[in-house]
Amino acid sequence: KEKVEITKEQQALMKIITDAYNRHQIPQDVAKKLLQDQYSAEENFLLLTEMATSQVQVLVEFTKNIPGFLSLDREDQIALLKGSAVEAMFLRSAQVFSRKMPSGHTEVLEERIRKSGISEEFITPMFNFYKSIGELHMVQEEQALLTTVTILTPDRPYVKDQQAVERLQETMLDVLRKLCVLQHPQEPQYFARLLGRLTELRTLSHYHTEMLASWRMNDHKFTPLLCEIWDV
Ligand SMILES: O=C(c1ccccc1)c1ccc(-c2nc3ccccc3n2[C@H](C(=O)NC2CCCCC2)C2CCCCC2)cc1
Repeated sequence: KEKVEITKEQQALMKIITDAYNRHQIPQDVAKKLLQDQYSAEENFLLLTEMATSQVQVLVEFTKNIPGFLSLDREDQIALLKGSAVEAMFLRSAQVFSRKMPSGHTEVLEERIRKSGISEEFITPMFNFYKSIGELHMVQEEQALLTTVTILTPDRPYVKDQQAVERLQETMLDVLRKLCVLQHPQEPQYFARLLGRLTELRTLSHYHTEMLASWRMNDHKFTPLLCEIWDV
């Protein structure tokens, strides 16, 4: 049985990324807000655009802490952020949804999201994704590295130097693979399952423009940043 060992450098890399991931969190907790009150579709949409706008801002700050990211071509950095923002938002939403909450709270949260204004056809795939992320019981290092791997996807539109991004992503994948083996010794397929979620995430994010357009209300207003990122 091969001995898996995380090197000193990989340990340091993981600490930088995890600390940055935890530091760059949205200040206001959307789950708490949703558990407090029931909102109209309009209010929910406004809440979503506020949360998503600040999440994009913290995502930009987070990527500055990914070793090597700032050495990439400037335009490629933008292409990677633009290409991963919706996926990062769904990944963060899944982590918020899967957080341990007092009994009954998750059910209330699920109900509020189901009734938030998002159209029926997207509810099932979205919750299937949230639940499949929850079942993984990721530790925070795995969550931070999974988001980093998502950001460092070489085949995003308009990325020029894909090899440079691939090299960075491989560095992160190697640490994540070892971490999975060490954290889940009884589940040799855990790393493969984790990467399988990224495929599900890409599929879910593929519908993001339809999901936004189909919110049960007219006149969807977006912030300038979201117009940039969400292509709306
Ligand atoms: O349809 C959606 C969409 C949005 C953008 C692009 C494409 C699709 C779309 C996208 C996320 C969620 C979504 N799933 C959630 C799971 C748990 C908790 C909240 C969640 N949310 C929304 C939310 O605020 N997400 C935050 C979470 C932190 C990071 C930034 C985003 C609220 C918004 C108020 C109403 C109820 C759901 C619900 C729906």
